[in-house]
Amino acid sequence: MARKFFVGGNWKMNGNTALIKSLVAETLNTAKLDETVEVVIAPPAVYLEKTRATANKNIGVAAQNVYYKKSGAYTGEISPEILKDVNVDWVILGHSERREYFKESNEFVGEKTAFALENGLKVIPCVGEKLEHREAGKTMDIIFAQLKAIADNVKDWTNIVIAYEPVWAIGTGKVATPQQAQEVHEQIRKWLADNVSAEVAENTRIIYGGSVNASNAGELSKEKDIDGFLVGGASLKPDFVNIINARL
Ligand SMILES: O=C(CO)COP(=O)(O)O
Repeated sequence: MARKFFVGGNWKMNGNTALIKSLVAETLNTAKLDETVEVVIAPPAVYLEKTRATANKNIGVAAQNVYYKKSGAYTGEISPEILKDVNVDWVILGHSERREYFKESNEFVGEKTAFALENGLKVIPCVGEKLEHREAGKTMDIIFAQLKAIADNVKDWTNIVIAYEPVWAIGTGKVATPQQAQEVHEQIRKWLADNVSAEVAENTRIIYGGSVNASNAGELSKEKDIDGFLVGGASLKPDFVNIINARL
């Protein structure tokens, strides 16, 4: 089975109603988008409903986080059920910014991933090393520990898209070279084959994130284990269309 190329736009804590109009209604909805690409955009939580109502049906919408309880006294949190109630069917989990600023552990990310999947969401769990890990030769140890916490909790991998985001490449303009990214993606796929199953390794999309833009997306997309991108800064601009269409 060929893996469908995936391009996600993570707006992080950016955007407003004006951006939903200019970027979603006037740009993404009207542009000719590569039909072989699955496109998902992730605005801040309060804009999910409006984004979902605005975007064409072929564009998916993702939350940037979700909690692992069905409902209850968890002030400030959002459940999978609430997301589904507003027709949001994707969620990004374990982004490095959440791991860093909100102290999310590997285990917490693994448990939230499993709960979100079991409650009907599709999940983009993020993994990735910091510069100090890479320089110490620990890149894959860090990533395998992050993957293991996911694999320990998840039973069905059908609705997972793994995002590899080296922390040193996020928002820095320092993109991983296609070879650096490919090398990690290949090892993630091998880890899945060895620790989950050959089928999951073959079918799971592994996308790259970290300073992706319209100029570097084409080269990165040629690598055999790079199945798409998770784009931050450049997903807030009309150039996002050119990233989606980078393989045309
Ligand atoms: O963190 C990212 C996407 O989740 C990447 O961000 P940038 O594309 O801004 O580097």
